[in-house]
Amino acid sequence: MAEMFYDDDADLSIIQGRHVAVIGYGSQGHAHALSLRDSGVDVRVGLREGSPSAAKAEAEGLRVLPVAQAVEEADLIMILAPDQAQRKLYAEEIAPHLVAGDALFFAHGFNIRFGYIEAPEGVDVCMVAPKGPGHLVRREYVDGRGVPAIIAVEKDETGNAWPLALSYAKAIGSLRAGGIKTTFTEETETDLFGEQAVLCGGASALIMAGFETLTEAGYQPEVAYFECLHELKLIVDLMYEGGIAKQRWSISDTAEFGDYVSGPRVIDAHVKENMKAVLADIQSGAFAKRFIDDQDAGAPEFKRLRAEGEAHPIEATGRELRKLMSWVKSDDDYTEGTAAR
Ligand SMILES: NC(=O)C1=CN([C@@H]2O[C@H](COP(=O)(O)OP(=O)(O)OC[C@H]3O[C@@H](n4cnc5c(N)ncnc54)[C@H](OP(=O)(O)O)[C@@H]3O)[C@@H](O)[C@H]2O)C=CC1
Ligand SMILES: CC[C@](O)(C(C)=O)C(=O)O
Ligand SMILES: [Mg+2]
Ligand SMILES: [Mg+2]
Repeated sequence: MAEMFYDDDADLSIIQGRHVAVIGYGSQGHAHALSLRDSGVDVRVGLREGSPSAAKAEAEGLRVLPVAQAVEEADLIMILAPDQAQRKLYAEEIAPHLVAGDALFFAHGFNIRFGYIEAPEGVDVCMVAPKGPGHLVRREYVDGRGVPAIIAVEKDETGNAWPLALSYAKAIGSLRAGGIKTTFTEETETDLFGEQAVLCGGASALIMAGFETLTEAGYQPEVAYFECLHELKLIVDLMYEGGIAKQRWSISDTAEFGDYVSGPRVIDAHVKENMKAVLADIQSGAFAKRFIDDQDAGAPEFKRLRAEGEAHPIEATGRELRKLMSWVKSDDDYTEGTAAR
């Protein structure tokens, strides 16, 4: 049984007594920095020279400093730059300014698990990994709710790392929903597997295959979009509220019978074999090496795949249909059609 933690299990005053540097002000960075600030924590944001994120952080009243200076001032450093940037950033701007008693925090264990970052003696290494996108982490906090997090301590040099990690998780609202004790290895491997096989890779591929099957058979792309993408959110909302069973309760008996007989025809034994191969590549470090090698070479594979994804016909169809649904809009700074910039 997982060890679970809620608001009453954490002491907010611990994090309120620390000086926090949030490095990066993107999806997770803005959510952590703003919610820590709103929870009464002393927080500054560390950004590189000329960072376009600086104006956004400053507009929220946050103090922005060069990364090295933010680390020097702080005694808890949360690294929320992209995983592929962390190794260099850590070596050049963070490590030289760490002192014994500091704590190094992550929202994902990638760089520790695959050995790209090694913390010095005397420095605690912790993780608070929200199980959701950063923009939702902030939105839920503001609405008085929270996104659950999984929490780990890799190195407890001070003897106080665990209550500190719990206190941090409480300050970003995660313990309103629940925190689970984990390890850097479990978080890294399950997070990569989830996003590749199910949440992002699996779901995107399933949607595109469904859309292609219908449009190639001559059905209208708009109908295929509603059927394979738009309605998926409504179906997943029911699963979120009451599991797969609630979804099956709400849909027609026809749909429920089709779920049982055709679901396993689509997601058959081969799919599970493929999932096992994906997991093996994660566990062996092969995926991490492919990602980092590509990034180090200027990300040619990543950029090509991103451009191909954005050019898929489902995106153009969806853009037009969403214009007619005024309530389907994002309240963050995402602009449609700019992902493959
Ligand atoms: N995205 C998510 O929802 C989730 C992310 N995580 C983890 O959180 C961490 C952060 O991810 P995410 O929020 O997606 O990151 P983002 O890609 O959103 O981070 C962008 C921010 O990092 C800064 N940045 C980019 N490159 C550098 C660099 N070389 N040096 C310094 N700053 C840089 C950017 O500043 P600039 O303006 O200068 O470009 C910007 O402020 C990762 O470990 C990720 O795995 C965990 C759970 C969910
Ligand atoms: C599902 C993708 C994620 O793991 C997340 C939002 O939790 C990420 O790395 O962004
Ligand atoms: Mg995740
Ligand atoms: Mg992830």
